[in-house]
Amino acid sequence: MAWVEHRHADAAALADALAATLHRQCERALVERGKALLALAGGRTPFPAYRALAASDLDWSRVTAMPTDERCVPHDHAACNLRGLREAMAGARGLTLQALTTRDGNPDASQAAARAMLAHHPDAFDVVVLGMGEDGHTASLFPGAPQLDAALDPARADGAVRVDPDPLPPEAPFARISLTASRLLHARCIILALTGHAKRAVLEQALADADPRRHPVAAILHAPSATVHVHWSP
Ligand SMILES: O=C1O[C@H](COP(=O)(O)O)[C@@H](O)[C@H](O)[C@H]1O
Repeated sequence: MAWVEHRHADAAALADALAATLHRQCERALVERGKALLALAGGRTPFPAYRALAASDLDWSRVTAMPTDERCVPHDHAACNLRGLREAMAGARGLTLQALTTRDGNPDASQAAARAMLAHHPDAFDVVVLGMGEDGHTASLFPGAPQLDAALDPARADGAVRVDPDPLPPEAPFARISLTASRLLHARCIILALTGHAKRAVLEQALADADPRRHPVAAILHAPSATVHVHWSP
């Protein structure tokens, strides 16, 4: 397990630091490989950073981004992570945003569509930005979901699974499509962004207990191959 802590005074400072890191990693990818591939958490925490990043100067036509996970809702639904990314990244002219779901959000069709899309993007992500819920979920790897073991299986090559959180989280009570743990870990830079003392306590538990069935984020934090940059603010 390797992780590096970045503590910030408040959520605004965290957003500034996250945007600067994303910008630096994209620039390096463009110089070294001529393109950049990003997986970006949904929810709420990282969106100020995405808005700041989108206002920065990059050759966005060579950047592709996708959500780390998606709620199985139509693309115009308020809970759709892709919709949030589209709005936050509107200033990034030329950016390609890939969906993990079909337009109508049908879960099984979306799983097939996500796998087909990922087959066209076999390269390592240049950056993965992850969030975490107070139940220890990251992306949409939820504790107790019937598909969790499959999503954590390091041997899986399909990259994405349908996940049915059980119980459904009240703030977004939908089936999900999540990148698998192995696809998330196929990355040059992994960032976990979280705010607040309640999530800090969950992070400490996941650092102390490597069982990802209790805290799925542990699958990332304890992955032998990964260095995880944890950005936290009160
Ligand atoms: O449902 C989700 O929640 C997590 C955490 O979101 P946050 O707003 O508490 O930061 C997010 O990382 C994930 O992408 C999203 O689908």
